[in-house]
Amino acid sequence: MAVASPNSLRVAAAQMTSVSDLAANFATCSRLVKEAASAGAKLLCFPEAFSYVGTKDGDSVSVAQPLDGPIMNQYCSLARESSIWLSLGGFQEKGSDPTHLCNTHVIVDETGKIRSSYRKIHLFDVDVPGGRVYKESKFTEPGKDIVAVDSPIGRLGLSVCYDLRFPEMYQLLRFQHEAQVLLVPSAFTKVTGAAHWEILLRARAIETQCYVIAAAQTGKHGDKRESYGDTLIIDPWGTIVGRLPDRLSTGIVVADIDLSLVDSVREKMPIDKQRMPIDFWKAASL
Ligand SMILES: O=C(O)CNC(=O)[C@H](CS)NC(=O)CCC(=O)C(=O)O
Repeated sequence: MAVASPNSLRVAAAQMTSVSDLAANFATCSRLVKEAASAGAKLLCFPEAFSYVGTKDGDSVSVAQPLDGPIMNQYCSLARESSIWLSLGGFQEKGSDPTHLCNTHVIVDETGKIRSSYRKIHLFDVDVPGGRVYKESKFTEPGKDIVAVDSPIGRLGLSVCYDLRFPEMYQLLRFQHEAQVLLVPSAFTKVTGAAHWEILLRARAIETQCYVIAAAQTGKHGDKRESYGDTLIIDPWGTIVGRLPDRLSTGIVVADIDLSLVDSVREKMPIDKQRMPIDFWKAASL
């Protein structure tokens, strides 16, 4: 078993190709949890839609369950059995009416208890150039709250996939909610991922001076959908410290997080003190 050095906190991020079969995806996740635990990771992050990817738009509404339902309970047991924290990004949570779900990022601790959950705020209603048209809002209700939560690897700022394109949310996670590690579980499209994925993630890490952990779906989910992959772990200076390239399908990548690097980057480049208050910009734009 690998042993992490004394100051560092070992984390893992998973890459997988989820399909429209809850049991098959659970078996994959279960294997990856065991791998991460034996590598000494304290937290394993899964990608958006880890437990289910439908074959057509809106399919996932039919598998939506509340957070205290049997599917999430199973994943909580995995955390408890391997004594590891889990980031379960993009769970199909039952919505407030039968035609909608919430795309919910759930944080489970090593005893299997749900510590926090965040509902995706920015929905992917996009006509992908050279790709297809997505309309996530047709079957998803957006969240309203920004969420950060303490964990053994620092204060986690929660988000999901398309949120990545809206930097003001990450500014709030860093400067109002004091996040140290940003989690961005994703299922990026092949086209947009190739153009934007790495550069957006590194930009978020640099401008917030946070670690970023971005677990990704990869490969073909049936014959309609294909995800970009390239799971990344990035440090607060913007350096990539862990990567699972797109050509590698299912697996985990492990990295050691050092929170003193967060402190030293922030101390040497004190953007928290140098940035202008929102009132300055309101006046400046008159
Ligand atoms: O619905 C599911 O099964 C899982 N969810 C997704 O695939 C979501 C909503 S359709 N995808 C994205 O947000 C892609 C973002 C993206 O690719 C970009 O910002 O470029």
